Amino acid sequence: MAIISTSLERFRSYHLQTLFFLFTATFCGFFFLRAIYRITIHPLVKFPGPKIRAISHLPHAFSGVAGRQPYDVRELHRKYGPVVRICPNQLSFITPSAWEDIYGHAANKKLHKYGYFKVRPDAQPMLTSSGDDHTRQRVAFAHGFSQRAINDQESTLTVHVNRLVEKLEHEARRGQNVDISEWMRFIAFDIIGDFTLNTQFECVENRKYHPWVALLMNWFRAVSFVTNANAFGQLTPFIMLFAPIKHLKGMKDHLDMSAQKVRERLAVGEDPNRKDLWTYLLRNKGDKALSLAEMEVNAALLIIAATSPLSDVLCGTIYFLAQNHEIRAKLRKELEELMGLEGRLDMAITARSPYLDAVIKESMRLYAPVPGGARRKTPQEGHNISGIEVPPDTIVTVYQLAAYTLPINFALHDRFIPERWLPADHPERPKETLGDRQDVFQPFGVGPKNCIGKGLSYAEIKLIIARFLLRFDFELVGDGFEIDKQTAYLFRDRPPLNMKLTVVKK
Ligand code: HEM
Repeated sequence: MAIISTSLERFRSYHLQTLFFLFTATFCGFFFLRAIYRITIHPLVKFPGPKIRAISHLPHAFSGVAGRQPYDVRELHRKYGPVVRICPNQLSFITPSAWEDIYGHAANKKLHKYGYFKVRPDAQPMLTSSGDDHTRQRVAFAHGFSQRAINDQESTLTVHVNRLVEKLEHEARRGQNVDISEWMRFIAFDIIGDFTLNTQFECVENRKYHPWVALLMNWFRAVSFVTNANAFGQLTPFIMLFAPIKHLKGMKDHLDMSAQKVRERLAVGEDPNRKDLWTYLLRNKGDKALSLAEMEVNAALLIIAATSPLSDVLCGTIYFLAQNHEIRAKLRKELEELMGLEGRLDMAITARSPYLDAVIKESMRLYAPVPGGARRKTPQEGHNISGIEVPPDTIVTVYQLAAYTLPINFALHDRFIPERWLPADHPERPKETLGDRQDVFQPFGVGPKNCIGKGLSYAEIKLIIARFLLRFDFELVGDGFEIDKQTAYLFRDRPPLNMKLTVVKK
């Protein structure tokens, strides 16, 4: 009996070993053959890039988790040129024409957004919707972002900017160092909270994040984790075990609180005292109107889409101005001259300053607020991008950080030279920069799904920077803000930007 049982045991263990061996061999064989396929006959073999990236998604995914993706993609472009295979099925382009070919009006009918996830089961916001739904929402919101609507916002914006200047004056007089990174986040949330949700976060007033804002900032980080986890393919479920679930759940709270605020705003109807985003949105009737769920989800998503890039540009611009005293003096002079004529500093004045425009563009070039790229997927018939036939089902992207900071597109690429944005015949335009490929610079995207907040952003950034510059002298304290060492996930993860402020005598 004992002999039979031992033989059975041996047989079972032998069988298990064989099964294990077969399983491992099949598994390894599959990956081996797939790797061979991906570097020999895969439709993307003709595109340059490292073999390891053609074989596996892992290098790109790890780079994403480490917050280094845009920088790593830049190094790939530096080595392999303007088109690189960065993943087995993904290409990155940094050619000017790629913008129109991937995101432009004609391309929009064929290439679909890739990698966005559904925020709410019953309604999608503009940012993640496509087709007719996207067009209807975009049209409905268009008036709320028009120049007229931006002008209507000026008095509200001025109240926020006045408060910022007043609070910073107070900090300056106390002789304390100021973390500009934090203050620019405060003002961005205050302004956008007021604009999209009629809510006073009062971060500037209270010199700290409103709990709602703190929740959102944790969510930004959590959602970057999910985006990167998705890139691990079959390993995604395992990676998701480490997801910061608590912070991901914050989205539900954000959606609920935003929905509540929208309902409160809608109950007021057309506010006779103030024209805001909702004043315009509510004028859409019948087929053109948005459902309640769409309004709620858009309000929630607008805050997310707007605050981070806005505060990055403010922060980046102040950082470069702090490093470049001559440029700062020149900009101040131009603003004072414009102000002198009118005796005031408002959005109309700041819109007329070419040098302010140039300084902000150059800051966005070197410190791109959206350092990665929006992904699109090519259609079944394939698609021509920058004169190259790209096969079907390929993920294509323009990585902004790479496109703006390599010599292939910009001369003296790592230097802060606002004059490169002045007209070609301007006497101060450096001649080395005449060959710059300026049309690759599209921080707000291109085509029917570009940033609806572009005009509003420029107006706000210009006013805030001009007011800050005319009121303060500022010096960097320490070198903790080194741009290339910063991590970048969905948006940038900025460290503190400590400065010493001095109030300029009026
Ligand atoms: C410097 C500030 C900003 C930058 C650099 C920026 C950048 C961008 C980019 C690149 C896109 C395109 C994304 C894609 O193609 O998938 C986008 C879309 C969008 N942005 Fe902005 N953005 C900024 C500020 C704002 C502001 C202030 C708002 C609103 C208050 C806003 C609202 C939106 C919305 C709603 C979309 C989606 C548009 C659509 O799908 O039709 N953004 N933004």
